[in-house]
Amino acid sequence: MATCTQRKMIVFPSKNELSEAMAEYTANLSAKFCKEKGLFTVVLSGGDLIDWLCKLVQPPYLNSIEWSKWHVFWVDERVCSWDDPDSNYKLAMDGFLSKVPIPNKNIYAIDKHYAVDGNAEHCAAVYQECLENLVKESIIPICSKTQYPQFDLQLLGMGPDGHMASLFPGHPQINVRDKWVTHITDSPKPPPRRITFTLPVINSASYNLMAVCDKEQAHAVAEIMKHNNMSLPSAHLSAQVETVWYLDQAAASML
Ligand SMILES: O=C(O)[C@H](O)[C@@H](O)[C@H](O)[C@H](O)COP(=O)(O)O
Repeated sequence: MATCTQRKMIVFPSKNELSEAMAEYTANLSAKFCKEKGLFTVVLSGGDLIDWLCKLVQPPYLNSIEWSKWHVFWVDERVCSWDDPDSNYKLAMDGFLSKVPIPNKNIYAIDKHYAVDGNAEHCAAVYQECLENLVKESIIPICSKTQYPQFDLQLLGMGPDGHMASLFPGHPQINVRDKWVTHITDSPKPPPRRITFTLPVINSASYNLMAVCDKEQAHAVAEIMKHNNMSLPSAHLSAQVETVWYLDQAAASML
């Protein structure tokens, strides 16, 4: 897929500064979209990212963000119960969402019952149906350029193998274009069963922020930034308005 926007990269001295900047970036976009459209659609991933969102639940953001206008989604989710330690929903709830007044009805988790059944394909179809309904309700627009749903901001992380969401190198999900949400049953990162947005949906977002810390990711960061190694799924990340990579020193150490 062609890169729609230039990739911007900022290296921060530490995770703390990266966290600060991520909170400011998110808060600014929240203010912009709440003013323009009366709501803000935010897509979360799992992993360490949730820890780095800690600044958002502190002053000045805690009381200045219009939380009631947020609509929250997951770019990928593990197919397990909501209270399973593997659940990205649980991770975000415990570390972030339970601390801010976002209406429960605006938090779009994987279907509770189907997730327990463990049928990843069905969970993906049901999550896509949820998105389709929100398109009908005009909560999520369709991107006029790509014809896929267009979220305002996605906050993403990357694994040491260069995966983003649950799009893993050497796995076919990266090529899926006829769905908005697909599934995987043999994820190399446990747990094996997951659902994930497809690449065209990820790249239809207005803003994509990829946050990467630690030296385990340094090699993949260098492969993408220096060698444009397109076998790594994260190398395909783009956005309709802006794609930013926030790195700490360790993640940038091989650049
Ligand atoms: O469900 C997941 O596993 C995540 O959504 C995943 O895509 C994550 O963002 C990266 O693997 C980075 O994870 P870490 O921040 O834990 O390295």
